[in-house]
Amino acid sequence: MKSIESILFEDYQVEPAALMEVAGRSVAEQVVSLANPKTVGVVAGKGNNGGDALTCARFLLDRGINVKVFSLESSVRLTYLLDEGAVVCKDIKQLQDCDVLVDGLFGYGFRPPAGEAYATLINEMNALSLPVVSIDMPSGLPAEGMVEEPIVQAELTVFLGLPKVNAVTGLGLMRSGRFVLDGLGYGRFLESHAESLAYSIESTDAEKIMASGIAMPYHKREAGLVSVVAGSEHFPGAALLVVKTLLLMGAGLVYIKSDQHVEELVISEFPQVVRGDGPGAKVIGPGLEDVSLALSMAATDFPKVIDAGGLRSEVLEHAKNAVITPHEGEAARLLNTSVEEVRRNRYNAAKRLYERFGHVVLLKGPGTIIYDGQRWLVIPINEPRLATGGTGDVLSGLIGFFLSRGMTLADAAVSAAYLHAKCASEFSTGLNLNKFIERIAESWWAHYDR
Ligand SMILES: NC(=O)C1=CN([C@@H]2O[C@H](COP(=O)(O)OP(=O)(O)OC[C@H]3O[C@@H](n4cnc5c(N)ncnc54)[C@H](OP(=O)(O)O)[C@@H]3O)[C@@H](O)[C@H]2O)[C@@H](O)CC1
Ligand SMILES: [K+]
Repeated sequence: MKSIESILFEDYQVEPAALMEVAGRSVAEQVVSLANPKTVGVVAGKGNNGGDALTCARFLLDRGINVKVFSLESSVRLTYLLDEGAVVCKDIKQLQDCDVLVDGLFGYGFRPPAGEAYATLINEMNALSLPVVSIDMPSGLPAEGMVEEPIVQAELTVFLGLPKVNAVTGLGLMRSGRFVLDGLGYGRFLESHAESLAYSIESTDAEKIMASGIAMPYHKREAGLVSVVAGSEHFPGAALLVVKTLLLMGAGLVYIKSDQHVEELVISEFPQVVRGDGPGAKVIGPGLEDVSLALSMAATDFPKVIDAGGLRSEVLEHAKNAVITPHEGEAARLLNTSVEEVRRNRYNAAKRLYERFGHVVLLKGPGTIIYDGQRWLVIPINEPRLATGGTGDVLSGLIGFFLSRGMTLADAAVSAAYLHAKCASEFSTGLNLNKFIERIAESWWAHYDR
């Protein structure tokens, strides 16, 4: 199979230098709209990422913006800049007085580890504490594979052509900051020809998938049946959050199976809930301490989501037809490894969990990953508001709801993770979980009014 680049460059005779012009101009526009700078510092490495940076510098100079360049290599591009008044710096610290930094040290050609000299360079760039616009990827982040610090902390990253898989999840997503994608005029072509198995879910993809969960029920059974196995003496609220999510989303009938105290609490708050285990989708584990309950429910054929207290090897080995939703700590425990190891390669951790237990995996964290045995689907949202207690219970409720509407395990996980992250990012403060659930449900029900 020919590489996607050779198809572009050979078959369609696209000039790499022409792409660099489009890329350089695009980044320059982003720099101006981000910072409206008087002076820009440009860091250029030896490869084409550096070429993009020097091209960007030319567009900035041409707008009358002062440019200071730290370049690892001399080239005609650099000569032109110097002839036109750019200042060369031999030390990163000389860029301190700039308004913004353009990071063109490494792009997708970076191969870790950075080595001492480059690691120092990256640390020095970060120590300037300037807003950084990274070209294609924050330097130090490899496009694929193991992720290691140091990585440039960008405020904005301009993804060129396609988002690179490591830039949309975990540490890579955090270091990328906000991002924009410029397909350089070939975005659709690249997307349809890319061989990567990781796919970033855009809002249009998510809306399309979610639409399959819209029901016009004739009867409550058609609106979705869900049994919740959640809550315990220490975490009774988890059951309430799951049930509230299900009811507000529009589930037709909700059952609660837990200890007596939790069942009574849920029914006093939501009298329409039925005690015991019912038919239909299952939400197993939020706030659950009694593993035997999870064990007894996990082996049924009904589609189910297993979270928190249900995420035990003995439950998962036993379970059928499930999506499991670990955070990195739970993933590490299930894989018998460290959180750091999971974080270094989130894609691989999701895959290993699938191989170990055979369930669809939703790995939480910045840029949630869903792995269904064939492809990784990523929700490229880093939402700090979700790093709080109780949000996982809401997510489980959402997955259970979408499963009850007949979605596949992966589609239910994608729909839930997308809606969850999108609605969290609409808050201007931390999350009040009751309001969060209401916001999610309003967003969902708006589909019915279209
Ligand atoms: N092709 C396209 O469609 C388009 C591509 N475009 C741009 O090209 C970028 C990719 O460019 P690229 O392939 O030249 O690689 P790049 O990221 O600049 O880095 C390679 C340099 O880093 C070096 N190096 C690597 N690892 C290292 C390490 N650990 N420690 C030290 N050095 C290390 C490596 O050295 P070498 O290993 O060769 O000795 C080489 O010098 C891409 O991200 C985008 O910005 C756009 O212009 C438009 C369209
Ligand atoms: K870069």
